[in-house]
Amino acid sequence: MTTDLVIETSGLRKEFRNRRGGTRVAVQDLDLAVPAGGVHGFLGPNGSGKTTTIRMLLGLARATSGSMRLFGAEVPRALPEVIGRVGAVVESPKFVPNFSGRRNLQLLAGTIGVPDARVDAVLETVSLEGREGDRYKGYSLGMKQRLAIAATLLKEPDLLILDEPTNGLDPAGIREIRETIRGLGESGVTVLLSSHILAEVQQVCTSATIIGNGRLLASGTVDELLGSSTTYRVVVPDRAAATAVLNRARLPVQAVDGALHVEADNPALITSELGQSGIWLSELAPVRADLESYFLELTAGESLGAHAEEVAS
Ligand SMILES: Nc1ncnc2c1ncn2[C@@H]1O[C@H](COP(=O)(O)OP(=O)(O)OP(=O)(O)O)[C@@H](O)[C@H]1O
Repeated sequence: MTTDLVIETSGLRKEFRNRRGGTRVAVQDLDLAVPAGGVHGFLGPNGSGKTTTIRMLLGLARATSGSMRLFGAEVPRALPEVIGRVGAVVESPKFVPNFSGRRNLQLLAGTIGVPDARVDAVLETVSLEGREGDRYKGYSLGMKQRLAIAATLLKEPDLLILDEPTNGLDPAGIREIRETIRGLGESGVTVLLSSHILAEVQQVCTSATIIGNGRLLASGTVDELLGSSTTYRVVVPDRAAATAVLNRARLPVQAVDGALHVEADNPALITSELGQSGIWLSELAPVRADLESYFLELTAGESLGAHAEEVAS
């Protein structure tokens, strides 16, 4: 195991006992590798084991087997050495409803020995300035979520773990949280963002791990996961002539349903190659360029959102 990874798990497994005396495997043989810096997506359908994994990393649940490291330190054994560098929003934190957002943060800052000036800085980071004096109980869900993130930022963590932070928010709240998370990633904090929303990971994350039924399905940069080239559906009057031109330009071509599927890094390559040969396109559209299709391909055969495998003991 190397230490330039912020989070690393190897062969991680978690079994839960059920009432019938059987065992439910929530996480199995999971190797996670989260590099330093940027926003790393932890993507999987509901019930795929994301929360369980996060709880194990934070020492809130015990792993059945396997090993885990945070900043190179083995956890849970060495968790006290590194927990000061980790901020996490896993469950809704307890704030005093009748106190303002700022007062709540000031109380917290006092408890953990952080100077008051830090409170204004984190309120600004999560864009709550202007509303910091309002009572917590009057905050929208999105504002509450941003205050929770602000609270974890007080101690200037190097790693921020956010478990489905946009759950239950309206579109405006979702947009604000995503902007906050993106900003944090750009500021040098490593963020682990768990989500079952593919578009969210695609929009916010630089790298991602995809899990299904507690198992790793794929991991890499979002570009790697999507592939650097995209397939375009191209409609031309003469498919044979166009195929010959595209072959000469070394662009992979396939005939599909009366059109051509052409792989290219940039659609301009297709239009210019064909145009220079006097072949004019009547249609050009990307076929698959999103994580959603990729995810559906990966999880084909797994039932999305299904319960983890049951093993009778
Ligand atoms: N305390 C528990 N006891 C028994 N089973 C549990 C417990 N916690 C989680 N599970 C089971 O483990 C599996 C993984 O759940 P987990 O909450 O980790 O998934 P998730 O990916 O975080 O899903 P969601 O997006 O719904 O939060 C599920 O089948 C769940 O029912």
